[in-house]
Amino acid sequence: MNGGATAIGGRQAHRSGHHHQRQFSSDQLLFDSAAGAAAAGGAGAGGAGSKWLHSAAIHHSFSASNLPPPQQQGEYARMARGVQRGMSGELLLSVEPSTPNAGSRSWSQRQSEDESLSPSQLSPGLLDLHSFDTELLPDIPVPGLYDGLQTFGYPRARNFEDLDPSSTANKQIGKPSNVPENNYLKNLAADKERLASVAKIKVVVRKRPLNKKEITKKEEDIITIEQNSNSLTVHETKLKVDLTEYVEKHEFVFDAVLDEDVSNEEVYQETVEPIVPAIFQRTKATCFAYGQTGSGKTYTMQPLPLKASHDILRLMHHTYRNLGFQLFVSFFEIYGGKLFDLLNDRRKLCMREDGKQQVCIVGLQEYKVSSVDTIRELIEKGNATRSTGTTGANEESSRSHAILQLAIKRSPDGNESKPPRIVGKLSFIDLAGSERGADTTDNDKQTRIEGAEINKSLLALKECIRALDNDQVHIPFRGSKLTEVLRDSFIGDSRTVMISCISPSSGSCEHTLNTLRYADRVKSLSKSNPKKDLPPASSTLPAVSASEGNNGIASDKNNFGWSKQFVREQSPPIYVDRIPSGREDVQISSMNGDSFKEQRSNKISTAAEIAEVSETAYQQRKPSWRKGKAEAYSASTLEDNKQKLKDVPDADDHLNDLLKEEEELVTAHRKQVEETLDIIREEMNLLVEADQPGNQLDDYISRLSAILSQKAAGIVNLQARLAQFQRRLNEHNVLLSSPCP
Ligand SMILES: Nc1ncnc2c1ncn2[C@@H]1O[C@H](COP(=O)(O)OP(=O)(O)OP(=O)(O)O)[C@@H](O)[C@H]1O
Repeated sequence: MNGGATAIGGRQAHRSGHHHQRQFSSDQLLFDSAAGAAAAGGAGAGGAGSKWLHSAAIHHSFSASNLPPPQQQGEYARMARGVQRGMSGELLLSVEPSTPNAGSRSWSQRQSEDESLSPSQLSPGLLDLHSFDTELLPDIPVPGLYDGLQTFGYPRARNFEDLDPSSTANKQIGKPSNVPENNYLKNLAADKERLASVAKIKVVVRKRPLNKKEITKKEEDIITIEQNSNSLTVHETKLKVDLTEYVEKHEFVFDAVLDEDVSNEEVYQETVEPIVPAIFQRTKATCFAYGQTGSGKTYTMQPLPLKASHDILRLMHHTYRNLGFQLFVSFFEIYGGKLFDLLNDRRKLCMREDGKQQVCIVGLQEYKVSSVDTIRELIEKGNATRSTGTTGANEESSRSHAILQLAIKRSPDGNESKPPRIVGKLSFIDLAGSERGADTTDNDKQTRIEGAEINKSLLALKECIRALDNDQVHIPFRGSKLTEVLRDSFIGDSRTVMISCISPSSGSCEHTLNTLRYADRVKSLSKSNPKKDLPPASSTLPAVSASEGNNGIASDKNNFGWSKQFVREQSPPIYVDRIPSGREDVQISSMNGDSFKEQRSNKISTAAEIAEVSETAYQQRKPSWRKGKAEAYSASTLEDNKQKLKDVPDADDHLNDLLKEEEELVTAHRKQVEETLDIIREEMNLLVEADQPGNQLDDYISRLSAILSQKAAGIVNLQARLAQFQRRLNEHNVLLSSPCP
C-alpha cells in the first residue's frame, strides 16, 4: 500500500507537485489511495454528526502476516516518520499479533470480542487522573520516532529495567550485543537531548482554504504565507473617514505557519509527532486548537489522536515490547462549565479535589486499548455524543471543549496484578469556537453562558501556559474548569502545542486578527520564544499595524504583551501612514505625535495594543542606551538588554512585583466580570418580574437601585486597582530607565 506515500510526499513536494489536491487534506487523499484497504477495513469513517473522524483515514489492515520482516522494519519506521512518511498506515501499525483484524465488526461486536474493551479492564468508577502518582521511571531511550534507522537498532529490552542506563546490573542485558556500550550510552544521551530540545510551548498557525460559501460570496483570501517561512501577513481592508479604502498589513511570526495546501499528516508531523516519545518519559503533553467557529479546529484536531495512537502503539509494541506499558483512552467534554463523559452516554462527571489538592474526575471511564481501530471507534462514539449546534458560519459547530486523553500507564515492577500508574499523558483539546466567548449579541441565555465559560477558559489557558513556561510556582488553574481539569498537564515536565486555525476570507478578518493576537500573546509569553525566529538583523521592519508591532520579536513579555526589557523607557509614539489611494498597502512611517493620536483613536483600543505600539516605536527609535545599531531588534541586543536589566539593582524584584500585581489585576478583573454576569442575571429576572401584571413598583425601584449600586461599586473598585497598577507601571519606568545612560 504505497499509494498513500506517493500521494502525500514531503511537504515541499506536496506543495509544488500536487496543487490540484490542495482543497482537501492528505487524509482524504489517503482515503482515495487506500480505498481498497478502507473498504476492507470497514471500520468506516464517522457518520453524520461525528466531527472528529469523518476524514481521518488511517485504515489499518494489520495482522501478524503483514508485519514487515525484521530487517525491513527500521526502514519502514523511517518512512513512517518525518519527510518520507505518508504511507497509509496499515503497514506500520504493528499491533500485538494476537489482536484480530477489526474487519467489519460492529461496535457492539467489538466490545464483546476485543479484550481491550473487556469490562474488567475499564477503569473504576472513580477515576483519579492525578492521584496515581506518576511512576518514577528511569530515563528511557525513545529512539522510535526520532530516527528510523535507530528505531529497531536498539535492543528489544526484556524488561523495563533493561532500559535504565543507571542500572549497572542490567546494563549488560539491555545493551545490544553488537553495539558497543559507549555507543549505547551515547544514544541514550542523544535521545534525552532530543527530548529536551522539543520546545515547551509551540505555536503553529494553520490556514484553511476558502470554502464554497466564501467563494460564492466573492470573499477574498486575505492571508499570504511565503513558502517555507514561519510568518504570515493579513491584509486588512479598512475605510477612511472619506470612505476610501486602504489596506493595512499585519505580519505575524510563529513557530510554524501552515498553508491551506498542508495536509493533516503534515500538521501531525509539525505538531504532535515530536512530543509522542516524551510521554514515555513522564511528560504530560497537551495539544489544542484555537480559532473562530468554522476555521478548521475540528478538522485539524480530529485525525491527531489517531495518528498519535498509531505511533504510541508502535513504540509500545516494538521499542517497549514486554515492558508492561498500557494505553488508556478517555474522552469527555466541558459544556457550560460542566463535565460530561463522552464514552459513557454523556454521564455527568464531577471534579473533586482531594486533600493533596489533586483533582479527580469522578466517574470518568477510561478504556484500555491496544489497537488504533478500537481507538477510532471510541472517538467516533464520543463525537456522536458531543454537543454541537449551528452557527451562521458552521453548521456543526462545537459548543463545548472536547478533551481526549491518551494515557500511558504501567504497573509497578511490570506486575499487571497491581493497578497501573500513569507514566505520561497526551491530551487533545478541541476548543469551542473562540468568538463565542465574545458574542454578546446573542439573546439566547444558554449561548451567553456558554460564551462566558469559553472566554474564561481561553483566558485561563493562556495564563496557565504563561505561568508554566516561566516555571512559576503558582499556576492559575482555578481560572476555569478547563484549566482545572488539565491541572496535571501544567505541572512537572510538560509540553504544549497550540494550533491556531484561521479562515482566509476577508469576512473573517477581525476574528482572524483576534486569533493571531491570542497566538502571538501565547508565543511571546513563552520564555523559550526562540530568538532564532527573529528576522535577519538587517531586514527592515515589516509593515505592521500598531497592534502587531513586535511580530513576536521581543521574547520576554508579560501577559499584556509589554516587554520586561522595555518598560524602563518612556516610549515614543508611532503612527501608521495611510495611503489614500484605493487599496494600497500601508507602511509604517516616521513618528509624529498627531498621527499617533489619530492612530490611537482609530485603532488602539486595549492596554496591550497601546503597550505594543510603544514597544514598536521603541524599537524604531533606538533608545539612548541601545547605541550604535540601527537594525531591527536582534538576538544579541536582547541579550545585552537582559544583561543591563540584571545590572540594575533590584530590578528583578521590582519586575516580579509588577508581574504579581498584573496577575492580581487580571484576577480582580475576572472576578468583576463574573460578578457582573451574576448581576445581569439578576437584572434580567427583575425585568421579567417587572413585566408581570401586578408587580410592586417600590420593590422594583429598590432592587434596581441596589443592583446599580453594586454594578457601580464593582467598576469603581476595578478602576482604582487599574489606576494603582498604572501608577506602578510609571514608577517602574522611571526606576528602570534612570540608571541607563
Ligand atoms: N484545512 C482544511 N482543508 C479543507 N477543509 C477544511 C479545512 N479546515 C476546515 N475545513 C472544512 O471547514 C468546515 C469547518 O471546519 P471545522 O468544523 O473543523 O471548524 P471548527 O473550527 O471546528 O468550528 P466550530 O468551532 O464551530 O466547531 C468543515 O466542513 C471542514 O471540513
